[in-house]
Amino acid sequence: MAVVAGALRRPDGRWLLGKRPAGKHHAGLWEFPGGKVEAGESPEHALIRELAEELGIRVDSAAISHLAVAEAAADGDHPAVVITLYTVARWGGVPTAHDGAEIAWFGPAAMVELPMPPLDVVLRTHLPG
Ligand SMILES: Nc1nc2c([nH]c(=O)n2[C@@H]2O[C@H](COP(=O)(O)OP(=O)(O)OP(=O)(O)O)[C@@H](O)[C@H]2O)c(=O)[nH]1
Repeated sequence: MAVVAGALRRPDGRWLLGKRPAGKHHAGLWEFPGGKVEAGESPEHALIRELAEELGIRVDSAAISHLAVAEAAADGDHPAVVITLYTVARWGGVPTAHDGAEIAWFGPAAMVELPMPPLDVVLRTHLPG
C-alpha cells in the first residue's frame, strides 16, 4: 500500500499534524496529513487530493518536494506500507479539520513527545530543522 503525507510548517516553525480517529488503525496517534494513493494516480496528485479533502487547502505541485520514505512489512492484520513524506512549501486557504477530525500545530520539541505511528517516528527525524 502506497501512502503519501505532507509536512506543512507555519511561519512560527510549527508543523501540522492530525489525530487518527477512534476506531481506526493507529487511533489516537498523531500523523502527517495524507492518505492512500489510488490506482492510476501519481503520488503528487494523491497528496494534493488528500490535502484538499482533509484540510480544505489548495496545493500546487510546484510547492511539493520529496523529503523521506519509510516502509513496514505486512503484519497479518495490515498490508505492507510505504509512506512517502513531502514538504509542502506553500498552500492556499487555512488548514481546517474536516469530518470531525482533530488537527494541531506542534513545535519540534513538542513533536518529540507526541504519540505517533512507528513509521512517523522515523519520518519526523527527517524534518528540516
Ligand atoms: N495519512 C497518513 N497515514 C499514515 C501515516 N503514518 C502511518 O502509519 N499511516 C497509515 O497509513 C494508512 C493511511 O491510510 P488513510 O489515512 O488513507 O486511511 P484510512 O483513514 O482509511 O485508514 P484505515 O486504512 O485505517 O481505515 C493508515 O493505515 C495510517 O495509519 C501518516 O503520517 N499519514
